[in-house]
Amino acid sequence: MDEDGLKAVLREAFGDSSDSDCELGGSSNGFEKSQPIFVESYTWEPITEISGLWICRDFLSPDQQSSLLSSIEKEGCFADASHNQAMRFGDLPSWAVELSYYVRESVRSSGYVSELTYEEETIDKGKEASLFPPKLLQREPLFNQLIVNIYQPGEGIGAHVDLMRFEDGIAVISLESSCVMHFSRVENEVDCFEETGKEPKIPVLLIPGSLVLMWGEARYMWKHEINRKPGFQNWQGLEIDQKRRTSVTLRKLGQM
Ligand SMILES: O=C(O)CCC(=O)C(=O)O
Ligand SMILES: [Fe+2]
Repeated sequence: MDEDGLKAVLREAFGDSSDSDCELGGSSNGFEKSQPIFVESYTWEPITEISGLWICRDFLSPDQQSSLLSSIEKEGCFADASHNQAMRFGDLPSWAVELSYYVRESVRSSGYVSELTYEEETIDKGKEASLFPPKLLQREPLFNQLIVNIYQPGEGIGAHVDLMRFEDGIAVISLESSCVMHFSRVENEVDCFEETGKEPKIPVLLIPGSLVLMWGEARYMWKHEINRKPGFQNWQGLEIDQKRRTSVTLRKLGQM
């Protein structure tokens, strides 16, 4: 499938928010960081109900978030307020290459990478313990597909599993506004429904600057969604004050 074909598939999967697609990476501006390259000690947290789902809430400092946003802005894709999605396949713009580097280093330095093979991990042992299996962490490039989404208050994304065309191992960086992403098991809609009843969705709070990693079960067996309609964005009993939210999703295309 060529890029246009792939974009059409993406559009179908993710709805019409991509009406106004724009190709990122026209300019070669870097991620203008005002922080030294890699100094942080990151705090990683597993979402214990879902194997393969991890969050790092201090992934980007406020300065780094602003720099990333201005790098995205400089791409010029969102100058027109009706544009809300931009994507890039193949060689990523330099700021996204840099972001991928941070992702890899934040995982490497976490101490949560096991020695098990990907196959061993996905079958059973130790799967909760590993933030990202070495096989995924070591691949080159780590990511070669990028989507930037801009959501106005009230806008979100429907429940979905990311397309199988993408390999395992997906990263989502949140900017500007906090939101709750809900996860629900894929089987909910199929045969288990009658036996188990509808399981509650698992809410995960994504604050600006956070990084979510999904692999294995979290990527294939769970759907994720962000419902920003009034009444759905509650965290610990309080409704989140919604602002514009920007997200950066990094994935690797599978072999075609
Ligand atoms: O915007 C987000 O945080 C998630 C986006 C997403 O799930 C996707 O593009 O597949
Ligand atoms: Fe997704």
